[in-house]
Amino acid sequence: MKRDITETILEDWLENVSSFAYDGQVANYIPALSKQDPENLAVAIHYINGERICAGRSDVSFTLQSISKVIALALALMDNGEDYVFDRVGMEPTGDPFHSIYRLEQHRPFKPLNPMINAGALAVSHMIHGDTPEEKVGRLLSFIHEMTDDHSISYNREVASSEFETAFLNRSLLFYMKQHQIVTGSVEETLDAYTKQCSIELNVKQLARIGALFANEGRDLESGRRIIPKHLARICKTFMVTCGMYDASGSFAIKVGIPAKSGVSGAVLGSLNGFGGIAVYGPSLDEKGNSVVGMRLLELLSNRYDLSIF
Ligand SMILES: NC(=O)CC[C@H](N)C(=O)O
Repeated sequence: MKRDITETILEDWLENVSSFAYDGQVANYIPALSKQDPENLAVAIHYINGERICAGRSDVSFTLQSISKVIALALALMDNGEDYVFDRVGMEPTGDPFHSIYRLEQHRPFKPLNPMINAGALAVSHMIHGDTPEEKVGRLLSFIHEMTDDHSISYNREVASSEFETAFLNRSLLFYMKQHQIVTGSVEETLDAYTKQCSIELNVKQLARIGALFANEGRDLESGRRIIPKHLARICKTFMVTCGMYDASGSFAIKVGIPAKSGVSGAVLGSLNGFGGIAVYGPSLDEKGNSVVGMRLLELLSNRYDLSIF
């Protein structure tokens, strides 16, 4: 039974996979991320009935990085509607690394292939309503405050400016998309909003609650109040399955089968309908940019407790 996962089991299993803490490498292309401690391992499960269990360093905060792409997508869809968003960003997985520029040239009519690769996520970030980067990020933070019922969540300024100063590839993607009118206005401002969005900081407990809200079809866990329309929550979870783990999404679907999104900070967010949210953190990444410990732990949990949706 899925609910048989206890805190003691989580602790044991995290301990088991902790030997992989130094397999892989902590991201360093964003200089501030290289300061993360590979031994900061944590996991939390938030069930849709509101119960929560966690293990490891569950109070340690990390930045969302690419996990923010799912949350930003939900907000952009709520702001603009499906037609507007999907006229500008596609729905197909690429099989390429998340920062690849390669497919942008190939796809006709011109648009980034999906909202989980950087090109698509930059376009989505641009679509969030707000006249300034501060306003867009402020609205995204308010949305996260609503989802987590925690108003203390903010973004990490050091990580945001570290990425902003070094994001030459993301700037290139934006200029390319500006040429094709997918984005308009100031590239620097869109990048500013995007890097702040990626630097939103939380811990596994807060993140697991977001997963549980998606699993609860977009309704608040306690009050039942709708925060994300059901069909939009479903779209987000579908993208998690098809594109959430970058170009490892296919093997992850086969081995784990949990709709999930990872970020280069080493965090992974999972969301299972009728079950809840799972968040894992372990900064060492494999060659595709997914948390080594996170992948192992999710695979173990999924196989042992039959969590795959397939
Ligand atoms: N895969 C990721 O987590 C990438 C996010 C990161 N902020 C970037 O744009 O490069």
